[in-house]
Amino acid sequence: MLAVSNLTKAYNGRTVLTVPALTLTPGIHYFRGGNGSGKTTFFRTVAGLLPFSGTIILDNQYEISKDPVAYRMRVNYAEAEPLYPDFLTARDLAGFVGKAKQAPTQQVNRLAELLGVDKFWTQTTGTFSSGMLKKLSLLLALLGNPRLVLLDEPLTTLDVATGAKLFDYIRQLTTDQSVSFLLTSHQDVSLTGLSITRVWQVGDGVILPAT
Ligand SMILES: Nc1ncnc2c1ncn2[C@@H]1O[C@H](COP(=O)(O)OP(=O)(O)OP(=O)(O)O)[C@@H](O)[C@H]1O
Repeated sequence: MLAVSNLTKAYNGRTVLTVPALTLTPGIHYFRGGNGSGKTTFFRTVAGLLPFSGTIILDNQYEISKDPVAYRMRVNYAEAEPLYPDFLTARDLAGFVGKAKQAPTQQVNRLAELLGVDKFWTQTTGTFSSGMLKKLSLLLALLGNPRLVLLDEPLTTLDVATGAKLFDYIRQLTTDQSVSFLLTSHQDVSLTGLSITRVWQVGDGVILPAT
């Protein structure tokens, strides 16, 4: 599903992540590691948000640098700590991202209802609690027809009832539509009830299969 090779990511000349070769099979992959180990850097790089050196190919077809538009249409990402321009509403952002991701008709409304974002649909994000921001970011990451969705700390600040709905929906997407997911969490990932395809350990600037 995702093939990473010769990846090096540096900030201001300091290399924080080196991934010589990593192949992720379809399914749900859990990346764990301590603070500052490189999980968010890896996710943001795979999401196409950070410059890096190396190659990332989705589904043997879409190379992140050569086919950036086709790649990004298929890879969605929810930040660990989402931040949006504070004058925009949930409806503004969902409308904008839904259009960019060519979201099917009614998908935005269905997801807003599922995640409870409909309850603060026309409120500006500057007035949101951290859980409301999290719900909105998860909604945005599920729009369109992604092949791969990266969820950085989806459990943080999310209420238990919404978490259960989210993880049911993820289970449905993986089984019915073969969508793959990459997750990070400092919390017990078994709380999601998802069957994890593979666990990866991020540390010392490298990513290795967890033992
Ligand atoms: N914008 C940045 N500029 C410079 N260094 C950065 C930047 N972002 C992250 N780093 C560094 O990269 C390394 C990895 O950070 P990253 O945010 O990827 O870790 P993480 O595993 O997601 O941590 P956490 O679990 O605390 O969220 C850290 O040493 C951090 O200081």
